[in-house]
Amino acid sequence: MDTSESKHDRKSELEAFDDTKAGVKGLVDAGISKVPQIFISPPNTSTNNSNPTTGQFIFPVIDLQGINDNQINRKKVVEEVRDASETWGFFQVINHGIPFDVLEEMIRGARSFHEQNTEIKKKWYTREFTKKVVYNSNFDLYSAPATNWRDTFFCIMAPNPPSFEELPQICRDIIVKYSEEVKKLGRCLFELLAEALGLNTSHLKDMDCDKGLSVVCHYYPACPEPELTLGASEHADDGFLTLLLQDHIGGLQVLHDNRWVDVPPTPGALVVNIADLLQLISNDKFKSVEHRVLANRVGPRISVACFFSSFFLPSSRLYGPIKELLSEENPPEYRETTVHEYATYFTAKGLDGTSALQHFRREVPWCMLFADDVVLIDESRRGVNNTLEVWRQTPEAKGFRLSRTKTEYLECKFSDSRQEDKGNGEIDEDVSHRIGAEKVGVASVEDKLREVRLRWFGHVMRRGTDAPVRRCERLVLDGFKRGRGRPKKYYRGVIRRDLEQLRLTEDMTLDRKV
Ligand SMILES: O=C(O)CCC(=O)C(=O)O
Ligand SMILES: [Fe+2]
Repeated sequence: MDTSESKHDRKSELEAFDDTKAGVKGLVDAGISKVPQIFISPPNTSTNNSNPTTGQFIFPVIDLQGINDNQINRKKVVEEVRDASETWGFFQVINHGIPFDVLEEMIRGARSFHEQNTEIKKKWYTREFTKKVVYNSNFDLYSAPATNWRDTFFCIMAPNPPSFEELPQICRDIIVKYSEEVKKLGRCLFELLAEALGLNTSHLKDMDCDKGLSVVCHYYPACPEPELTLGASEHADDGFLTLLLQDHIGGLQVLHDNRWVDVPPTPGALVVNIADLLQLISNDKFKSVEHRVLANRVGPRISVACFFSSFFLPSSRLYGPIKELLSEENPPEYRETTVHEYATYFTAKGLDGTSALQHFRREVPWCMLFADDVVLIDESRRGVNNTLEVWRQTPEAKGFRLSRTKTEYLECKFSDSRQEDKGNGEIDEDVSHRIGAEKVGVASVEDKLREVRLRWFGHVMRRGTDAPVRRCERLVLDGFKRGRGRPKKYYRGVIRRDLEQLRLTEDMTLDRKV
C-alpha cells in the first residue's frame, strides 16, 4: 500500500528509529524477534540465495606478488586487472602488501566501535555528511525504499584527516594505521588500472583519483528474519574505486551475467571494485557493477569499505571520459561532472536499485523507423539499414512483397558528433522522398521522439487487443546498449511518462485528432 497515510507512518517510524541513535544494533539488543516494517524489502526483491551460483563462476583472484620486480609478472597482472575490470567490475587481491594482522585488527577495531557503550557511540551520530567522523544507520534513511539491516561509521582519512583526538578513541590507532596501508595499495592499484586502460602509469593519479579516501566501517547485526530484508540493497559505488575488507561471515554478492554471485570471504584477501566515476572516465571500458549484502541469521558481520572519492571536497575539477580513450568509434558516453555533483546526486537518490551513472549519460543518438506494425530501432543508421534489409528479405523469401514506396517510415536523426555518414543512402533513398529526412537539434530531439512514440502508441492502441502488435507492449526500449545494471525501460513506462508530461490520457491516444 502506498497511500499517503502509510507514507506518513513510514516517515514517523523512520524518525523514531533515527531518534534512538542506537541503529539496528539497538533493536537487536532490545531483543526484537520480528523485522520492523521499515526494513521490509519491496515485493519482487529477492532477499535470499534462492539461486546459489557457487561453483558456476570463478570469481577473479589476482596475485599482486612481484609486480614491481619483473615486467613479465606486471604485464600478466595488468591483463588480469583489465579482464576483471571489464567483465566483473570486481576482483580480489592477494599478496597485496597489507599484513594479515593489520587486517584482523581493523575488523576488530570496526567491531569495537559499534559494540562500545551506546551512550559514548551516540556522540558521533549525525546525518551531516560534511563532518569527518560520522556514525549513523542508513545514510539514505529518508530516501531509500527500504531501510537496510546495518549500521555504519566512517572517517574521512585523506586528503585532510581529522586530528588524532577527533577520532573515536576505541579504534583510532588502527584506523590511522590501516588508512596509511590502504593509501599505498590504492596508489598501486590506480597504476595498474591506468596501465590496463593503455594510459601512462600515473594518469589516474595525476587526475587525483586517489586523492580522497574514506574508511567506512559497516556492522550487520544478526537478523531474526533475513528473508524479509537486506544488509545492503543493490547498488554500485559512487567514487572511483572501493577496497573492501570483509570478515568470515559472507553475504556480499555481485551481479554477474544477470545472476547474483557470492564474493567468497577469503582470509587475507581484499575485494576491489570499480566504482561509478571510474566507469565514467573510462567511458564504459571498466564496469561499476551492482552488488548487495544479504542479511543473515548469524552475526554480526563486519566489513570495512575504503572509498577512493573526494565527495567531501568542494573541488570544481571536472571529470569526463578520458580524451586518450576516445575516438570516432568510441565517442564520449558521459557529460562532465564534478565528484561533488556526482556524490550529491548519488546520496540524494539513495540505494533504490537504480544506477546513478545513467543521469550523467549523454543522449545516445539512435535512429527509429516506424512502419505500420513494425518498429526498427538501432543506434546507428547502419544498424537500422541492416535490420531493414533483414526485415525486408524475410517476408520476401516467402513470396510476400513489401512495397517500399507505399510503406511509410519516419526517421529521426541527431545533429550530434556521432551523426552517421550519409554514404550508402539506403534509408535516405527509401525514406527521404516519402517524409523528408529531418536533421534535428539535440534540444528538440526529446520532443520529436515523444511525438513519434505517441503516434506509434495511438496506432497500436487502435488495433484489436489480439493484434500481434499489441503483444509487443513490453518491448525493451533501450536493451541494445544498456550499461550493466542500467534499469530496463519498458515501452509502457516511457509512454506513461510522455502522456504525463503532455497531460494526456491513454484514451486520448485513440483519437487521431489529438
Ligand atoms: O559490506 C559489504 O560487503 C559491502 C559494502 C558496500 O557495498 C559498500 O559499502 O558500498
Ligand atoms: Fe558498495
